[in-house]
Amino acid sequence: MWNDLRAHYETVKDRRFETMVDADRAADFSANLGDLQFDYAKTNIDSEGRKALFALLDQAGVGAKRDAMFAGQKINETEGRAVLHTALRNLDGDPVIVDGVDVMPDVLATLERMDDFAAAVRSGAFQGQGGKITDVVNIGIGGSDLGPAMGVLALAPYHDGPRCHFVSNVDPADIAGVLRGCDPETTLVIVASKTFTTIETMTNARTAKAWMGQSVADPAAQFAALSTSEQGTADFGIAPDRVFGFEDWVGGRYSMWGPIGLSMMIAIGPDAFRAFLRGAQDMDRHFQAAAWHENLPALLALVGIWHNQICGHATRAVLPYDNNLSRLPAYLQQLEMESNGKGVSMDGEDLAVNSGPVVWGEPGTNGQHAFYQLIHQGTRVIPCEFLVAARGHDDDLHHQHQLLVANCLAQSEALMKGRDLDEARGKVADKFDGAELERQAKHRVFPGNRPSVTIAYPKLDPHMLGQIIALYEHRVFVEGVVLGLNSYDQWGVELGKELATALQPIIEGADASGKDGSTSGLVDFLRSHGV
Ligand SMILES: O=P(O)(O)OC[C@H]1O[C@](O)(CO)[C@@H](O)[C@@H]1O
Repeated sequence: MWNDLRAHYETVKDRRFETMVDADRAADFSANLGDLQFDYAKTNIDSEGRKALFALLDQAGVGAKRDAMFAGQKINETEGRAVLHTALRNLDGDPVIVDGVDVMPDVLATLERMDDFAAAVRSGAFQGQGGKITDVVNIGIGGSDLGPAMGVLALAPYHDGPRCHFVSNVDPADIAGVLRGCDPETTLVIVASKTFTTIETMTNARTAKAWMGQSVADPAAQFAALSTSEQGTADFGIAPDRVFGFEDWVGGRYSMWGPIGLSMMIAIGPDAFRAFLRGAQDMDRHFQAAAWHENLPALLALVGIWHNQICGHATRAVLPYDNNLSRLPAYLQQLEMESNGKGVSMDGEDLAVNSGPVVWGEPGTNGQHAFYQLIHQGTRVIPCEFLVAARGHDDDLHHQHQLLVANCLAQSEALMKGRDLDEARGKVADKFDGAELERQAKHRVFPGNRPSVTIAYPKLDPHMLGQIIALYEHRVFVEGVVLGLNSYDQWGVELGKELATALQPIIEGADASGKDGSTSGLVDFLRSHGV
């Protein structure tokens, strides 16, 4: 199957796909869920290639594995866990059974507790020791940070609760900078950690508690916790009524829909948060029911597989022409690279194909004035993923939004069409001639034939954000199943954690002689400068 696809790629790779992009192809190579539109016409995937890609889905058993995931089966085989972030947005409460027990009553009860607490913080019914909460500081890292941080920024136009800050890095500069701007008497600290053992988070949480303890009589009273660890949160001194628990079947990078989303709920309010969940639930249903040629997560995954595993393009740029999505690339880096950045199959064999791609990006139009040079004229092809809204949130500045949209569409057009040597000559023929004209023209050639996809929607509201994030989650699932790996463990983060623990005493002064020459040399250098 992979070989068939590679062979097919050889037959299409030099074809100028701009010649294929007529209205029929645009209609055929696009799909939608309501008013969320996905266009993949500007790629060199043709009908035959697409058919072969659909065959990959069937060969890998994506449909059956999808159903197993939604049904609560333990598809995270290396950790023996179900994968049920979808239960967190199953607002209608249809039963989801894990180990013979319906998890939905607990999920919905926790959501209601979150609603009540968020409403109390927003209204002032829950107070700090100096009065109404003005600032919320979420302390967490990875999935306990990136989701809510991305979401709060994405929904900034809907933010009508207290200010929200996110502290993740163990670098003291992070927490010191945030706490400097907060009043301990009116700040709520949320410690977000699935395990409640993550060293960065626990270190920052202790720092925050000490900071608060200098000003208020009962610092723990202004702390809440989001965790699977009842013991850990109790040991930290946080009262059970401010602990919001979840189960081990919620992966860290898939957790913003439940308690880990509390800061977001406090920012935008329970109703808007539920609209966000509803958007995700709509995407879940679409993913479960739509045929492959209409199924947005499947299509997005297959286009990615085509570009990475078949064409060999190792990275993908995510380019939101929506400034409020400026943390989306960072969020997707964890979602996609921690999920599908693996070299071993579910069965413990070496992976037969490349793992998932490097994901990176920045919002447009900023990126245009930074790295797009390489995207247009560099020697490597970088498939691009544009996101664009028809409307922004500032109607009086709509003409400015139109300029943003024009830039977005111009970029995908430029990547596809490029500019040949003749046209490039025409651009400078009035300034140069002879050999200099040839030289100057060559610099102005754009190879074109560079693929991109576009995700377009009316406006980035909570419901739409929910749809988009769930779309990306399911894309990861499909890609993981097709590649034959486990998207839901993350053993690759462990070694560095172990070595950091072992190095800490050395940094604090213990003997470094057992370390390799480079590491002990760096320890010596840093010691000589006061580490
Ligand atoms: O929520 P926790 O348990 O503090 O973990 C934080 C992050 O650390 C990781 O385990 C990786 O180090 C992520 O998967 C997770 O999102």
